[in-house]
Amino acid sequence: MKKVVSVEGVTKVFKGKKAVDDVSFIINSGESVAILGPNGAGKSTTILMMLGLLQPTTGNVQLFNDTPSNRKVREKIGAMLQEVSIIDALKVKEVIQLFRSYYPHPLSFEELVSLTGLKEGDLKKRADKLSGGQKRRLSFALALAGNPDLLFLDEPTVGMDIHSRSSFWKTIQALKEKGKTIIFCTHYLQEADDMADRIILFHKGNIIADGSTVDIKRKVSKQTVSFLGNHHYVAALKSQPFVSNVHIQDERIVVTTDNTDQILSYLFDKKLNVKDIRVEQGRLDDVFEQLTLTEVDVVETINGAM
Ligand SMILES: Nc1ncnc2c1ncn2[C@@H]1O[C@H](COP(=O)(O)OP(=O)(O)OP(=O)(O)O)[C@@H](O)[C@H]1O
Repeated sequence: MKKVVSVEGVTKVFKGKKAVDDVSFIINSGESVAILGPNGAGKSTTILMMLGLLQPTTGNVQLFNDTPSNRKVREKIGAMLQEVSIIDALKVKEVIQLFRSYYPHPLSFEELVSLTGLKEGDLKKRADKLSGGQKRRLSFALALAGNPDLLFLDEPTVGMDIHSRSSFWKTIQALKEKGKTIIFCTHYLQEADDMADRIILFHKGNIIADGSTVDIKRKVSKQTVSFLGNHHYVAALKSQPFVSNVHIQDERIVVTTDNTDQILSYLFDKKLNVKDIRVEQGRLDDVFEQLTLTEVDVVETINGAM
């Protein structure tokens, strides 16, 4: 695996306060990584440092084994950031052509338009006259202009309608299949669940979890098997060593476990008369909630609920 991003012991201090506190990680070629965390966790600051747009207070960032500001490195990366600052006086078509001219091997104009779903009418508009959603498309086109190997997306789908969001992720999926490395931040956990092979979870400037999406969900969240059946089965199920809890919800028997396969074997071996079996492997929302809720937050939540 080729190392594409290396973040080593990076800290960023703003006005005496640590926004990012001694974080380290490596991202390899072809990975698709979601950087998640609550507001103010340090995600955007980390992305800006990876891009070389912010300098770390201490620590070191390398892209393709070089400094992010190196021209050869910049030619291989594309970024779609939260702030869309586009050269307003130019028409959309002109901005795209200008950006293409910065790169040695740009994507064709037609390909960029088709990948990002910009319409003929949008191309003739001045960039500052675009709607929020159209601006995101243009920003996406500019990120892809140089046919990058490494793509940074900071909350890319904010302001997009459902249709645009789904076609945006289809394009990203296609880029991923071509072997591109994708790093993105999102507050839509479903997007991370659908698109990321790996999750890096930030909280208060620190990384509190880093692993494959599947592992993170498996480790932290509850897995259940639920089914319709005689409620007398509950007692026997509770006594099994691989069962951590059993309860009844909406007439269904819900078994919480570390190993859903064992529950299924048990049901079939014992030939229990059950129907409509559903297996839930845990949701990223639960993981996020469990990992990012600190003691202080818990107190606030309890107080807020009273
Ligand atoms: N330029 C800056 N000057 C001062 N403080 C900053 C600056 N940029 C970020 N911060 C602070 O650093 C912390 C981390 O901010 P950052 O934008 O990286 O968080 P985030 O995880 O991206 O949050 P969000 O999900 O809200 O975008 C916050 O406390 C923020 O107020």
